[in-house]
Amino acid sequence: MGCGNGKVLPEASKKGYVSVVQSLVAFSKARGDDEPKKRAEKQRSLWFSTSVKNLQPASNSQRAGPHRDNVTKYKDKFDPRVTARYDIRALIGRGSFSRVVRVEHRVTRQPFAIKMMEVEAPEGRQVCASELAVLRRVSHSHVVQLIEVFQFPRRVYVVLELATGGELLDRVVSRGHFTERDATKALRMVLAGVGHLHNLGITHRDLKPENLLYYHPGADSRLLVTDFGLATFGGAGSGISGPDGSIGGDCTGADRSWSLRTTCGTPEYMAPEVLLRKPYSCAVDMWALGVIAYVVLSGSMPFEDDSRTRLYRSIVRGKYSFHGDPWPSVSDLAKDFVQRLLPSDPAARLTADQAIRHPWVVTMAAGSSVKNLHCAGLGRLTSLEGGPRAAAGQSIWSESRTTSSQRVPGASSPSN
Ligand SMILES: Nc1ncnc2c1ncn2[C@@H]1O[C@H](COP(=O)(O)OP(=O)(O)OP(=O)(O)O)[C@@H](O)[C@H]1O
Repeated sequence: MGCGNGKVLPEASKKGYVSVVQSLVAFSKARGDDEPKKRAEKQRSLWFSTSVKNLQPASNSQRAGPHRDNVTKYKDKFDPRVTARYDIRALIGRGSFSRVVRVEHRVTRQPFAIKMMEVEAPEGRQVCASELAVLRRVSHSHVVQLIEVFQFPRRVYVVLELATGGELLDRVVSRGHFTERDATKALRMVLAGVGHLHNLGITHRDLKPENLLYYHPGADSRLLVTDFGLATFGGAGSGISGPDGSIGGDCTGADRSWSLRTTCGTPEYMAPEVLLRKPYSCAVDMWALGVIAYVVLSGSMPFEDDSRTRLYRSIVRGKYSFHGDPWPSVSDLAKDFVQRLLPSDPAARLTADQAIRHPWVVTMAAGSSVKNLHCAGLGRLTSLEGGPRAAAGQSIWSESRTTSSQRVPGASSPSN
């Protein structure tokens, strides 16, 4: 979900980051815990102890680990008006400003997820407002569905459809094999969900594999776009008001509007124009999808560096490569798809509607390619989980927004 933590340090010289990072650290201390750190450590040890041959990804509830035994403790924190309607069953996980629990409706016995959001601090309030503004507006089979909301001064309880199928990468790893067909199947669902958001003038701004959840564990499960804590209504024209007063608009055609300026996202998935603090559009989501496509195809990150400064530099330069395994066995069409999502010039990137019609996506859907994308790639996913995701792959956000109609110049191509 929403905001990051104190790990966003190399960028501390940038004014906006400092204030947000400091306030988040202060918020975390005020809560009396160092949860993000603990969570990252837990994930790291979980994944590093997993062998490539016997990949058993942890379910959300396993990740909660010891917290599971503390359900009673969390039950007490829930407002009685919520527990009168829903039976709290288990803790699924925690975000920077939230706890997510599995619940059962007391009458229908239907399972749901409840995201309990702390809204006392301004950051939590803003994340919650973004999340609700989007969820209340969206209804799509590939976007997590809002059921109902209980709003109180200190806490907001967001009842959501329950996703039990795990995260995108968990599934890639747990199956032990992954084909281009599997990749296009997953990407088609994400593109459908993201295309719907963009049609409504919504930019997600934090697309990454952890925010893509399967509805159920079966092979035919829907994949859901989740976590709208950083989402915004960007663009111009439709007059939809975002939680922060921004004006939304259609973001689907070549004539995208360039009106957002807030620096936010998860470093490894951030588009160059965001890092350069240029006005940007929903094309930043398409960049993130390019990174996601690269990851599911290869098990490695296109842009990765322990130093955040160097990471940002490589993103801004648009330098990534198709060297090493499994790229020689990946089809040219798949590489073309990635390339068309990762030009530095956002105007040159495919839109969601164009991407879903890309020949790779279309032909793979119709075809029967079952070529495995190498166990080597899958092995790297385990270290990815312990690496950028756990150590640095946290969302960050800062700064203000303005309206502008500037376009961002410059294109890039990968070194093949
Ligand atoms: N509808 C849902 N069904 C099942 N699990 C969910 C659902 N929504 C969120 N989760 C899981 O709950 C956990 C916490 O999610 P949440 O969105 O609150 O925070 P986050 O994105 O993990 O962290 P942060 O807030 O720091 O970005 C995650 O493991 C997430 O996958």
